[in-house]
Amino acid sequence: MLRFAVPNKGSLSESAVEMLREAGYRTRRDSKELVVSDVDNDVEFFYLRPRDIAVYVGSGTVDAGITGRDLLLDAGSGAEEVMPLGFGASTFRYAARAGDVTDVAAIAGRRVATSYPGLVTKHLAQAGVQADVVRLDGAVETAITLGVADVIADVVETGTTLRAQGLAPFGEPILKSEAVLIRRPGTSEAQQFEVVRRRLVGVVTARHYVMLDYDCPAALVDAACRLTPGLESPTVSPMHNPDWLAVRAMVPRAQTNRVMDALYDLGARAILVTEISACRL
Ligand SMILES: Nc1ncnc2c1ncn2[C@@H]1O[C@H](COP(=O)(O)OP(=O)(O)OP(=O)(O)O)[C@@H](O)[C@H]1O
Ligand SMILES: O=P(O)(O)OC[C@H]1O[C@H](OP(=O)(O)OP(=O)(O)O)[C@H](O)[C@@H]1O
Ligand SMILES: [Mg+2]
Repeated sequence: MLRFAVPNKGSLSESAVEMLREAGYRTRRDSKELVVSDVDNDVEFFYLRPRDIAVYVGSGTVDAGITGRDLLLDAGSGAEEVMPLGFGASTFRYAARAGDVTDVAAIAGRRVATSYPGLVTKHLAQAGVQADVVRLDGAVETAITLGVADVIADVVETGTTLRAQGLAPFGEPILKSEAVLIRRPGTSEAQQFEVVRRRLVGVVTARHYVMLDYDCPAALVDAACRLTPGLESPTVSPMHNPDWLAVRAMVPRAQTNRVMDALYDLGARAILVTEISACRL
């Protein structure tokens, strides 16, 4: 059986579980369930702290899993990112009292509080900056108020937490993070892993695209197909009225309304959008 780690708590947990459910896997019924055997699919799911997942996968204790890119890099384990999963997006940034520290070089000689010491130590070394890294478990924004640090390095999603503490981010983001699928290179369960990967690609793609159907005057079908090229090629079917054709194509969700407007302007009618609930490409 493939051993697969799933975040049991925190920002990534609910979306990760939802994604696995959409991919057709058994998920836990309540939050106290820590191991779920999906015998039909030959996968055993371990619900673990997201911070620990990269460590388990890197050591080979479990074969693969879902965690944040920032947590993967912080762990510095042998696990590798296979693909981004399109949820749990955040940036990882330095911040300080507005105006106190305004670029990375100015961190030299100061104290930096973070829950991601691996990531920060590596980043400071790459920047050639010597500073004291203070490791905290959470609520690091308060470390400056409490006088434990001059600078923090933390996850920023909306920026609300920073603002509430009177802090401002500075420098380029250290990292853009999101939930990622990770694996141990050379895992012995390569075939089962490939099935999980393909299913997750299916879910990510299904979320990224919608299905567009429309009726098109036959004379305009080439122009319409240029607007909706689909993946391989759009499906064009005859209609009862020979002057019209029915066209069906996948369209990136973000472009749906723009494409519908352009099709309508061209002369297409009965333009319908439907959700794709699963796919294999
Ligand atoms: N608003 C957010 N706050 C914290 N982590 C976030 C946020 N949005 C996305 N993430 C990602 O979630 C992962 C951290 O999850 P983790 O469960 O360790 O912390 P958490 O979500 O802060 O939960 P908690 O602190 O309650 O345990 C990281 O990969 C981080 O980038
Ligand atoms: O930019 P924002 O939208 O404000 O989100 C980022 C904040 O959320 C997380 O904290 P969390 O609430 O998980 O507490 P923690 O620091 O104890 O982990 C994270 O550590 C930041 O503090
Ligand atoms: Mg947190």
